[in-house]
Amino acid sequence: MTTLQKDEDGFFNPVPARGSSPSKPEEKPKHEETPKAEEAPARPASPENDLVKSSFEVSVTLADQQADPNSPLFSVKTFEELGLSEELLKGIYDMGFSKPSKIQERALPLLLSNPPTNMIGQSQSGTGKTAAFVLTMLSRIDFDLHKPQAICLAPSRELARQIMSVVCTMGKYTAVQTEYAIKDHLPRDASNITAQIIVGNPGTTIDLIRRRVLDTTHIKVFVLDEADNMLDQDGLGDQTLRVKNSLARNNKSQIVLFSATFPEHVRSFASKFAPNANKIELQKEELSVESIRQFYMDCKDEEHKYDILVQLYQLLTIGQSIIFCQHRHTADRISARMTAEGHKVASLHGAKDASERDAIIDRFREGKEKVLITTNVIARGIDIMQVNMVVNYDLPLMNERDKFADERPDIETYIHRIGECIIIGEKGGSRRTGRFGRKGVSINFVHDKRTWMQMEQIEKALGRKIIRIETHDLDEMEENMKKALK
Ligand SMILES: Nc1ncnc2c1ncn2[C@@H]1O[C@H](COP(=O)(O)OP(=O)(O)OP(=O)(O)O)[C@@H](O)[C@H]1O
Repeated sequence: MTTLQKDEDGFFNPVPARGSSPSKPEEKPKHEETPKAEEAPARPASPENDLVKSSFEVSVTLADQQADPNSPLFSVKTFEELGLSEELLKGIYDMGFSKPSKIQERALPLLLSNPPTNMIGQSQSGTGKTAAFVLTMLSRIDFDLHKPQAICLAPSRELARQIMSVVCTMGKYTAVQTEYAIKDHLPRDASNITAQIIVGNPGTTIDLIRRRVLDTTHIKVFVLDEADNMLDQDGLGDQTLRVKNSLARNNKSQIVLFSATFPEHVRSFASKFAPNANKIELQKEELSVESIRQFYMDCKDEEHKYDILVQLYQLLTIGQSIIFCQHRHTADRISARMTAEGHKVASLHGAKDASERDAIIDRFREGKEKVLITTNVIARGIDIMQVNMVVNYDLPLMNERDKFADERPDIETYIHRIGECIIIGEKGGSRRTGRFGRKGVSINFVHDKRTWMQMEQIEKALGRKIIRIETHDLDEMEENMKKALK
């Protein structure tokens, strides 16, 4: 019998039977060599310190947000009080973090306490969950032991690569060694992984374990980023469970689950997956932040959606934008059409091969491309500083294949998509601090009764107004956008 597995874009594909071999690999393993710590960590200059003149204004803004007890960026603590090593403090301060966010302040003492306790942590997009679990992995490993000790799984290649860059930056004053478990990275005949932190996707990780390239005997921390997505039984849940089951039976790994969303149907599974976990949960009304600017445009039909997107091009390129489509072919089609008409856009989805995907996201991260047309493949966790606009060219649906047609909007995916340009708090952030306090705008395209009703359901679920922008008045549209981005 053929089993169907939901892939990164949300499509269902036949999956090979358990134990069958995956596709061919290419590159050599890479172990990151990192320098040892030498000096005491220096905290970044305070906002009041005019040594950092160029970021004076924005830093003050960040401090304001972190001083607001209602903001998810608020904290009463310093990183020093959280029990981190000197080397890690140096890494954090090098990244320009001066204070922990609320989730970091609340989660880190629980994550780092002994004996290790499991954690299910929820906090809005862009509030610093990655740093919390990366610091946990870096704090728990024994740098003298050259064996895998922490595994972090994420739903997409792009997110795994982003997490790895945080591990390497935060851990740069430690001797940590890292390895990817992503498709086409390790050669087929790779020998035992000796790196301590492994970041990857569940399918490749399970394959490496099965081929005995990845030994899980010494795993102390097992992290799932975007955990609700990773545990979803209609998606990656099965593979993730297989990775967990591969941990030695007597293994007492600390299981750490993080996400901005934990829908009802995965909550009980999450509790079983991470038994006796400390839990940090958001109330329903806290799911999306108050100040996020959400708009919609009432288009006449599919063709009109395209016309409007083209008309928006100037606005899309003020910063950077991500355009989400339901299907890969839509992403390719509109990107080809816009390119032919002289616009500079790129498209990214799960049907492209690994090296192409890496090149596309890297170019986008470097700002070489300003508009990225994509599918749900990068709907979660992507943190690119300049992205200040997200367009839902197609609204996310619970199920994106006709065969399984389900017309309900996918609220969680919507929250994650718009979170990629999310605004936390009223005031803007700085280049240095990225999404952490940054401004952004999301625009939904609706074009018939069905899509309009789907958007209404999203509005109701989030309890936030989605504001109409007239499609015929470009000036007003521009005015609205610029106001929202200010
Ligand atoms: N304490 C801090 N001070 C300043 N900036 C921070 C701090 N913690 C995290 N950031 C920055 O905030 C941005 C968002 O953080 P991160 O990606 O960890 O959020 P997240 O909660 O994991 O988001 P998502 O739910 O989308 O995965 C990043 O650019 C990160 O470098």
